[in-house]
Amino acid sequence: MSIMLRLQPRHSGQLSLSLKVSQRQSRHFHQTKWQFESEPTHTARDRSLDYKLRGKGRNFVDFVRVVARGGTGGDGCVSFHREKYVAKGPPNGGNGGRGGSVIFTASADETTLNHIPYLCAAKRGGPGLGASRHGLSGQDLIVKVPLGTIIREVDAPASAQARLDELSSEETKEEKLKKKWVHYPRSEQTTLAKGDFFRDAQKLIEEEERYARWKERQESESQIYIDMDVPDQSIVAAKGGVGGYGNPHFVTTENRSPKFATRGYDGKTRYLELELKTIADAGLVGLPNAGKSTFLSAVSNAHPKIAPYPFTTLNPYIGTVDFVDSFQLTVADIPGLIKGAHKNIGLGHAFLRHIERSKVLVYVIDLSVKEPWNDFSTLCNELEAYSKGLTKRPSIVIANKADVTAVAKDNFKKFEQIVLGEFESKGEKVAVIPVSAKYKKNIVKATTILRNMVEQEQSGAKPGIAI
Ligand SMILES: Nc1nc2c(ncn2[C@@H]2O[C@H](COP(=O)(O)OP(=O)(O)OP(=O)(O)O)[C@@H](O)[C@H]2O)c(=O)[nH]1
Ligand SMILES: [Mg+2]
Repeated sequence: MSIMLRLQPRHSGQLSLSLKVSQRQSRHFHQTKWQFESEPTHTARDRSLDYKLRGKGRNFVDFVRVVARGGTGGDGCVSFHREKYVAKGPPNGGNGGRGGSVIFTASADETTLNHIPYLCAAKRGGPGLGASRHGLSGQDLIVKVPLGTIIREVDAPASAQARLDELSSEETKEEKLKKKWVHYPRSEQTTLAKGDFFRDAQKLIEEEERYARWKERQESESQIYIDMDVPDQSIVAAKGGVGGYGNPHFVTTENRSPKFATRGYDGKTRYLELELKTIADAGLVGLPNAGKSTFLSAVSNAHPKIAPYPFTTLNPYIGTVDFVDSFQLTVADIPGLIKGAHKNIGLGHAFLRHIERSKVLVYVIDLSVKEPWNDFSTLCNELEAYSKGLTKRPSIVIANKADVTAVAKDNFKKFEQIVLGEFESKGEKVAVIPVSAKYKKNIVKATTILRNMVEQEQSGAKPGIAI
């Protein structure tokens, strides 16, 4: 046994105090050692950045793997009608209820996949009861996913498959029978001994199962791959199992009182990957601290966090820009990209999936730095590394922090020349707009150009830039 007490001060430069008590030492406390360790040298800011970069404390999730499992059907019931003066009533066991299904629905109310558990299992169906009462259907599990979620079916993990194979190979014939059939109390041995009726019933069920398997093969040839981009769009990811038959199902002219019923079937199990690709008309891209969030809050109704340190924004944010004629467009703000993001430096570049579907890209560049054109080329390289041809998308360039007059004015001329030249060489047109997002200068011009581009994209026309 070893007990360790550690007091860690929050501020750098102080000493941390640990008290270690080993099993032997605990009986002789006078031997206890007091250890003084010096604190690591990095500051609280470095530590908090490191914490963020490791993705800790984040409640935004845009990729999850889940298992969708339909509910098992309820068991059929073996029962007989009982009434005074009716010595042997007819069979009246109800069928089991169907198991619930797992249904994914696209909802505009959700923004993240955070709430989705690994196992999405629907409820099982109720068992059939006497007096011909069928079991209740199991409740469906409705999982709301944000608009723009892509649901993809994947193969079962090797470990899960191996376990299933192991279980089925270990099962004896009796166990398999028990799993399928329900018998009237104390009648199992006589039913099995008499044989014939039970064998006929087994044949009947086997035939039905063969047909069901064939039908399932036809249906599940194509795996699920669906883009949930329409509000209230739904998909049944895992159907519930059907309920078992009650004993009246097995009545024949020879056997008027069958003392067996079937159990419910297992629901379907599917392994799925859910990936959220936000849908917005325009996507903001830029280096950290360029002023993307400030720009978003200046043009839209969104209030993202703004602060003078890198990686303030950790999740995509969507803002809606309202125009006086009630036209609306949506703009997505994402975390900042840095050089080498495609090699997983900084926050990596996986969050670019949230601007992948934007019709227009808005580059936000900080004009107040020494050489803003370098930032621009870094950005273009990272976008191309994520998806080839992404920079060919209709774009506008926001030259932000134009209010920092000491450098911005000189920088802007050269910056504009370089950017226009670069887009011209690709045969594309672009607008470079000097803006001060913080003081809301030239914002209307930027939003008007943005709107024109989005409208042209929506109408399918080749975008030209009306400045
Ligand atoms: N002077 C000036 N400062 C600005 C302007 N726009 C943004 N800032 C400042 O720049 C800093 C960073 O702004 P953010 O909007 O958080 O930058 P960001 O690009 O969203 O940064 P990340 O989320 O970290 O990627 C803040 O201190 C803002 O006040 C501007 O037009 N002029
Ligand atoms: Mg930000």
